[in-house]
Amino acid sequence: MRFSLQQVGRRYGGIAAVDGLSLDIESGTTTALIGSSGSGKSTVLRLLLGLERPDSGRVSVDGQALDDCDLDAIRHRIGYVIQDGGLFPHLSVLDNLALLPRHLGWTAARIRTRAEDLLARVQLADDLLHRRPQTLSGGQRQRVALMRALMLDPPALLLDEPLGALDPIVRHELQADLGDMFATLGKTVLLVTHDLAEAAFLAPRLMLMAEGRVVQDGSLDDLRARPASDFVRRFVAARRPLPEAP
Ligand SMILES: Nc1ncnc2c1ncn2[C@@H]1O[C@H](COP(=O)(O)OP(=O)(O)OP(=O)(O)O)[C@@H](O)[C@H]1O
Repeated sequence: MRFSLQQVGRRYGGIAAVDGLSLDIESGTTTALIGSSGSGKSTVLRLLLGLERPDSGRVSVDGQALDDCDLDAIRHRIGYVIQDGGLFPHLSVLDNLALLPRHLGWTAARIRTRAEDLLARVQLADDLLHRRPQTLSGGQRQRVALMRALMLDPPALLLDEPLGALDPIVRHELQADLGDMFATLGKTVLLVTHDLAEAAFLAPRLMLMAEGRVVQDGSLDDLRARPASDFVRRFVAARRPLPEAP
């Protein structure tokens, strides 16, 4: 699945969340969208899903303008995960996973089989299917959110800070699992994260955003060795190493 923004603008009141932005994401690639808070990363994902409409410019998926597409059909081909998972608290894990497939006419047996396959994929135990999301740990919830995003086996994943709320050990484990998943599933992945190390671990291509624009698009090496501006240099340098052991 290919995504493209051409000269896209989206304002909220006086603020340009996305400002004349152009970018292309090729099929089967993994790209990380990084940048400071408020730089427009989440808005890019929401534009690609048709959850926001651009004020100007063109958003297209597989070469077709989103305005001319059946948005439901597009959304069924994109797995979307947000920071807190967005699971419905009053539904069991299985019912959360079943919502969309049931709507599309899948049988209960097919839903169950797919859910069980995905449990193994995200390394969760079977008994979890009957629990409510609030009885799960943050890491388990995000694994379930990933399962939900994968239920229809979509060709693309848009992940908006999916690990942002997790403690460092769980985050570290899930980074490794996501890395395996991206490498084996062959999907088009666009991952939003604040964390440069996470971005570089998971994606060969980094797009650094500031004030609604991409200020640099390249590998970690490009950003480190050939920063396009002082902002890029400062963004890359803004990590504190642990103090030396005494
Ligand atoms: N629905 C909205 N109403 C008003 N302003 C909005 C809305 N959505 C986004 N914005 C503004 O647009 C700008 C970009 O927001 P966006 O959420 O895309 O940034 P971000 O890079 O994803 O930030 P963060 O990393 O904090 O999630 C911000 O200034 C934000 O306040």
